Amino acid sequence: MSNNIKVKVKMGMLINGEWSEVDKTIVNGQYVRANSVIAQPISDNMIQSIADEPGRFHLIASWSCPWSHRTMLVRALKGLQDLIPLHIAGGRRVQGYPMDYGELWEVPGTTRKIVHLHQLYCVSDNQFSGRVTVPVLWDKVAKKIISNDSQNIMRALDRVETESWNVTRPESGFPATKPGSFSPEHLAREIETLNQFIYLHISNGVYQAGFAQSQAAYDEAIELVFAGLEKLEQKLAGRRFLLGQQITESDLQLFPALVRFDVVYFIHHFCSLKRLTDFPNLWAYARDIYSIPQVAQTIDWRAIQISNHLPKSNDELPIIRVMPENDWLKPSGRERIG
Ligand SMILES: N[C@@H](CCC(=O)N[C@@H](CS)C(=O)NCC(=O)O)C(=O)O
Repeated sequence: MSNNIKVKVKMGMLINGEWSEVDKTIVNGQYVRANSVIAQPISDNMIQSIADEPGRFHLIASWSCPWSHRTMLVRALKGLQDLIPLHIAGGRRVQGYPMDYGELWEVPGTTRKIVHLHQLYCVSDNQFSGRVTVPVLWDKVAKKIISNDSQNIMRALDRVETESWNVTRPESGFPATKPGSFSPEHLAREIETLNQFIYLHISNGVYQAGFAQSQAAYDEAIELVFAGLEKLEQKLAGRRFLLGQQITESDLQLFPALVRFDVVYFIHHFCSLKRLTDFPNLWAYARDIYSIPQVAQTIDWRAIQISNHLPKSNDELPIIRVMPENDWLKPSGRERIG
């Protein structure tokens, strides 16, 4: 196939600090996710400062975004809400994500008021080139984006040491008693392998299906997604969480995709061979994680649903398609699994 670039979902990006409507995400019919640009691991000093200087670091995230959701989960489960304020990017996309639903939003640590997320990237670096994505960890003292990589942000938040661990249900498999407990040293290799599997088959796979511009690219993506779900379904037959009795980073990377599967990926990304509720183990596992009180606080169902229905102009009203309701509150019964 020639270099035939056809773009269905135009996203736009920054080039040398200027917003441009070019879209470089589709290559030969296939969606190619750009790597995070500000992706160096967050230093130990910085992690220490998160604990020592409440309110210095701000998390900018979107309710609809699964990558943001991962970081919101760690923030909530670790009880870091008072240390790291949360700001929501969301609303109708005009030049990418708006901040605060298109209202003027003051950049923490400055008097600058902005409308678009890309303006925050330019406050950080006025020559920034790359995709303008959420989540973002913002340092109001340095007036810089510390990271726009969800995995690095998750890891940094997991390692923050505070005295106020927010453990309300230790029996929930939620081991937040020590820094780094979502990726314990002895499981590091398995977590890395599993994270890559989840990314390839599920978290990124669903985007490859949804954004595919050719039958071949779509077929390949669907195969990846459902082979991945089947494998995870089997894995969860004999164990409560992906790596045993304790929730790890891998569970927190998978969960946001499961939350969105039936209401977003099944309908809008054409991942319609099966629903989440057709996988008994995965569905019960997702409800088990959902039953931890802090987890439900990280989900805004309406924002997740509406994000794919946002109209192009202010005068149109979105028409929201409905699905049979999934009963997320039904007890999972998985505490008994060893
Ligand atoms: N590598 C990033 C990916 C984040 C990402 O793709 N976020 C989406 C929202 S769900 C986004 O901001 N997309 C805008 C774009 O690509 O222009 C991460 O893991 O943090």
